[in-house]
Amino acid sequence: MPMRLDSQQADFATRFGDLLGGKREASVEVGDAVRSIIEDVRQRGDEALVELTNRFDRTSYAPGELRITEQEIAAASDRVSPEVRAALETAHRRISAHHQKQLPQDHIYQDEIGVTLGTRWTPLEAVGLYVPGGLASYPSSVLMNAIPARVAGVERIAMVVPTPDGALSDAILAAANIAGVSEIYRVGGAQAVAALAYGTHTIARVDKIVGPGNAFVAAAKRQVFGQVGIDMIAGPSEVLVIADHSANPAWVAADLIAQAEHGMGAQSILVTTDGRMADAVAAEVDRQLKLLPKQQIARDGWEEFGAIITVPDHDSAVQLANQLASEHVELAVDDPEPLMRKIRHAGAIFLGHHTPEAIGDYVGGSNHVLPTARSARFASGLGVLDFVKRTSVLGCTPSSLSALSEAAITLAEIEQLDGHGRSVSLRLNR
Ligand SMILES: NC(=O)c1ccc[n+]([C@@H]2O[C@H](COP(=O)([O-])OP(=O)(O)OC[C@H]3O[C@@H](n4cnc5c(N)ncnc54)[C@H](O)[C@@H]3O)[C@@H](O)[C@H]2O)c1
Ligand SMILES: N[C@H](CO)Cc1c[nH]c[nH+]1
Ligand SMILES: [Zn+2]
Repeated sequence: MPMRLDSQQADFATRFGDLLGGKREASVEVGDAVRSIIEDVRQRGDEALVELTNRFDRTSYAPGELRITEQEIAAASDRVSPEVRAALETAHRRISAHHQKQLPQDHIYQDEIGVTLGTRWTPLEAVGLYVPGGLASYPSSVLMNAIPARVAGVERIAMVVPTPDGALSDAILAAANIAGVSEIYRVGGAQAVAALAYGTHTIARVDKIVGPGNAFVAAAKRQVFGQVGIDMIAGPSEVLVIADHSANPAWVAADLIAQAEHGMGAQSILVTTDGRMADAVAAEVDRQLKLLPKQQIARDGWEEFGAIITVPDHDSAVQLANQLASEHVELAVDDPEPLMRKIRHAGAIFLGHHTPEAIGDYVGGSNHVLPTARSARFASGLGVLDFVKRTSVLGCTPSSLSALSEAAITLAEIEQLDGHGRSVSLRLNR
C-alpha cells in the first residue's frame, strides 16, 4: 500500500518529512558507482565506454559499432508505420511551434548619458542529448531534447541512447530523423554522460549535456557539471495530483499509474480535500493496475514511493505542492486557474479534469524534460534558453566615459587596483 497521510494528524510533519527527503535518486551507492564509471571513461576512453556499455546493456559492441550510421537512421525511418510517422510529425509540429516562441531577442539601447548597453544571445556550439532507454523506449524524449536545440541554432547535436540487449526501436531513429539529428551513439547510463563530458576517440566532447534519465544518469550529470554545462536534474518522474470532490477517481488513478509505470524511483502522489476521493482513487489504482500488461513496475513504484494525503482545503493542498516542488502538478478541480496562480514550485502544471499529464508527455507542445527531486524550486523545464547563452555589450562615448569616470576611479581606489583606475583616467582629457 502507498503511504496514507492526513495533514491534520499529529505525526503528519514527520511523515511528510520522510516523503520530502525520500532517497529516490541520490543514494551514496549510486553516487559512488557513477564516480568510478566516470573515472574509468576518463582514463581509458572508448575501451571503458564499450566495456561498460556491453556489461550494463548486455551487448557485444566493438568501438567502431557505437555510432549509428546515416543509412541505419534512414532505413529505420522508412520502417515506421504511417501512423507512427504521423504521430511523431504532429508532436514535432506542436513542440516546434511552442518552442519558437521561447527564442529570446537581442536587445541594445542607449541610456540617458549615452552609454550603449546590450544583451546578445548566441547558440551553444555542441550539445549532447541523453535519451533514456533502459526500461522503456522514449521517441518523445528525442523530440523534447532535440527541438529546442535546433530552434536555438546549435551547430553540433550528438545524441546518446542505450540499447538494452542490442535493441533500439525504429521510432527513436525516426524521431531523430524528423528532428534533424544525425550524430547518434548506442550508449547510455553514466558512461555515456562521461563520454560526452570528457570525450573519447569515438565521441567528441560537448559543451552541455541535457536530457532525462534514471538515477545513474542524474548522478552522472551532477558529477560532470562544471566540466560541461547541464540542463537540470531530470531524474525519475513524479506527479502530484491535487483533486477535490469534483474529480473523477478513475481518471486520477490512471494519471497516478502513468507516472508510476516509469519505474526506477518514479513517484505518484495524490493530495485531496475529500476523504471519499482518497478511498475511491486508492481502489481505482488497484483495479486499473490489474489491467496493465506490465503492471509490476507500476505496482512496485506506487507501493514504494506513492502517497495519498488528505488536507482540509485547497490552500493546504497548494502549500504541500509548493513544499514537494513536483515535476508535474495536475489540478483536478473545476476551476484550476486560481490554484495555478498560487503554485510557485512545479516543473509543469496541468489544468483541469481534461488535461492528463500524458498529453504533455507527447503532443501538448510544452517540454516533458522537467526538474525532479524538488529541483523545481530553482530549475525550469528544458527549453530554448538551455541552448543559448547571453553576452553583454557595453560602449561609452567620450562624454559618457567622462560622466562615469569619477565613480569608477573611486571604486578602483578602494579595491586598491591602480591599474584599473589608470585605464579609465588615461582616456580622459583627450
Ligand atoms: N524527468 C524527465 O523529464 C523524464 C523524462 C523521461 C523519462 N524520465 C525518467 O528517465 C528514467 C529512464 O530510466 P531507464 O532506466 O529506463 O533508462 P536510462 O537510459 O536512464 O538508464 C539506462 C542505463 O542505466 C544504466 N544502469 C542501469 N543499472 C545500472 C547499474 N546497476 N549500474 C550502473 N549503471 C546502470 C545502464 O547504463 C543503462 O544503459 C526513468 O526514471 C523515467 O522516469 C524522466
Ligand atoms: N513523463 C515523463 C517525464 O517525466 C516523460 C515521458 C516520455 N514518455 C512518456 N513519458
Ligand atoms: Zn510519462
